Amino acid sequence: MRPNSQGLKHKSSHDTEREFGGTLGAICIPVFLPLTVLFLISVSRCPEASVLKWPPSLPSTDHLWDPLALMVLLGWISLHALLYLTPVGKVSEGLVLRDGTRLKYPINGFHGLCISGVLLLLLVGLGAPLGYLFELLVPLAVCAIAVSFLFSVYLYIRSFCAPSDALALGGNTGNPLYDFFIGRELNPRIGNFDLKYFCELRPGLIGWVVINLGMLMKEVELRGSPSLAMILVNCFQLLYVADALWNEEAVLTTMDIVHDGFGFMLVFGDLAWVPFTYSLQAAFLVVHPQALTFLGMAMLIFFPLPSGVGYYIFRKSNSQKNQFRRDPSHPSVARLETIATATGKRLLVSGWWGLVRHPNYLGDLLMALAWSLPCGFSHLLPYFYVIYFTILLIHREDRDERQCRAKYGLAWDTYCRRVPYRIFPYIY
Ligand SMILES: NC(=O)C1=CN([C@@H]2O[C@H](COP(=O)(O)OP(=O)(O)OC[C@H]3O[C@@H](n4cnc5c(N)ncnc54)[C@H](OP(=O)(O)O)[C@@H]3O)[C@@H](O)[C@H]2O)C=CC1
Ligand SMILES: CC(C)=CCC[C@@H](C)[C@H]1CC=C2C3=C(CC[C@@]21C)[C@@]1(C)CC[C@H](O)C(C)(C)[C@@H]1CC3
Repeated sequence: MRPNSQGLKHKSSHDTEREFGGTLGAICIPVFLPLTVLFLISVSRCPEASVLKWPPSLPSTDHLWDPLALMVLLGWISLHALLYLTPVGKVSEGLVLRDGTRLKYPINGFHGLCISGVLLLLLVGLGAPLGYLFELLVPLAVCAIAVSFLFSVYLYIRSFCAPSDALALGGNTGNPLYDFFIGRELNPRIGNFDLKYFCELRPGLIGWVVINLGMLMKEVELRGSPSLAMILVNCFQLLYVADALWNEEAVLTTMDIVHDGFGFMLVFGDLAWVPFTYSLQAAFLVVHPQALTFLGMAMLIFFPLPSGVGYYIFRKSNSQKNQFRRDPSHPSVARLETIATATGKRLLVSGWWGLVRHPNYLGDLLMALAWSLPCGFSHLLPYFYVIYFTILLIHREDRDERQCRAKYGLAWDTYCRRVPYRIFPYIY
């Protein structure tokens, strides 16, 4: 054990527990998840197919590759890299690193969203067939998967030139497969360009709303106007993405930025998984129009409720923790009850973080459920997101719990006794 600049003790990277099933997970996940993306897209566009069909349908090989898809993808990533470098908006500091320094990050993601929105509207105005994204979805996903693999190899190789303080604590086990998967370097940068922060919020997240819009345009091409279900799915998911970019600074205190290395899992998650699986509801609606039955209408009326409540809990709790970690004396958090930890940091035990130990996950899950409801109950596919997300967040909560127990020891146990439920009050 060696003390860091704040006097805290960290385990050396080589002793850290392996996550995601260790080496086996690191071999299976990069094979299985890209196939899952392609499988889900093909299910979403097959009118009769059932998710439970065996053998599963995968796109035929002649539909996998289209040079236009590669051009669109690289053009999109380059546009966002340029927008990232544009000197607009403020520059914010991340949390203190192990060497005592803080990195600087541009807070201009929302500008990026607005500018790409204007560019897209111009393109549509000029007659660009945005609905063609529906046909291009599979080759685009294939290119995003290929780019994720290549980029992760680059990140793995360059991590050997990084100083040891710049390595993530969990990603330096010496097992090449596992380290490639989990990520060795914490904040890989080219000059001031932070690769992890860039990928987390820009090309994939904004790409998701563009794909949604493409699906809406495809519906217009096919049926003359967009359906209510499609409009609702587009609006709420756009709100989620716009919110993430409006509150971009808050991402600097999330687990991914503070703790996790940048390896295949996050690269693939950011560039391929988010845009192509989070847009499945919109893709599904293109081929499975929802007739407005009585139940459907009741759902659509009910729809904004879990969505709005979920959004409120998600936003308020994330902002409260972010504000508290940045400035505990700020009037909005100064009066909340806290407990001290041996590290000098305090833990909130009242307010949102006194309700359950992860109120932000609770809000996010409520929103996820709400997004599926407009797609009806005829098919399991629109519910894929909420099922996957529940598993992801329960697993993530468990990882965070272990990290917090290692960081805060007895104080964390006290917190758990004061706030016994993890995500769902009185249930879990
Ligand atoms: N849409 C998607 O696909 C996904 C969305 N998300 C969302 O991202 C958001 C961020 O999630 P994530 O990064 O997982 O985790 P959190 O933002 O919840 O961060 C967890 C950290 O918060 C700090 N913390 C925990 N409890 C307390 C407390 N009582 N008082 C003060 N600080 C506390 C600890 O860090 P420390 O004490 O070191 O500051 C802990 O490690 C969530 O809203 C989640 O729903 C996440 C994953 C996927
Ligand atoms: C199955 C697989 C490959 C999982 C990788 C996990 C990633 C998909 C997610 C890990 C954390 C994420 C976050 C967001 C998107 C999904 C990933 C990358 C996020 C950017 C979504 C918008 C939110 O407002 C957020 C900024 C809080 C959030 C941060 C975490």
